[in-house]
Amino acid sequence: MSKSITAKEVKEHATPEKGLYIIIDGSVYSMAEFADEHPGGSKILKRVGGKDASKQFWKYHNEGVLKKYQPKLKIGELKEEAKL
Ligand code: HEM
Repeated sequence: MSKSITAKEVKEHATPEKGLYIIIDGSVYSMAEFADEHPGGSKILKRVGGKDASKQFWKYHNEGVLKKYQPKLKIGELKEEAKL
């Protein structure tokens, strides 16, 4: 089973030093290792560190990109939390 990660944890890992976590469609990715290799640049990834970047991701990539990199970059699933 995939690790369950809270939105708070994602926020706490917003910088490359802390793992540069981002959310895409409910999955959490650690972009720290990949940021310098990212064809779109590291700057744009740092801007979405700690956040849900689904909208930005789908603007520039297709499903194939996600499938290819998922095994390397995905670290878990965003934990569903009750919205009070
Ligand atoms: C799991 C996360 C991501 C992976 C694996 C990834 C991977 C890639 C790859 C492989 C490319 C080269 C083009 C292609 O093959 O389609 C690319 C381009 C690009 N990416 Fe990402 N990316 C990720 C997240 C993001 C996010 C969150 C943003 C925006 C905030 C972003 C912005 C861009 C941009 C602007 C380009 C250049 C597009 C162009 O020149 O046409 N990427 N990315």
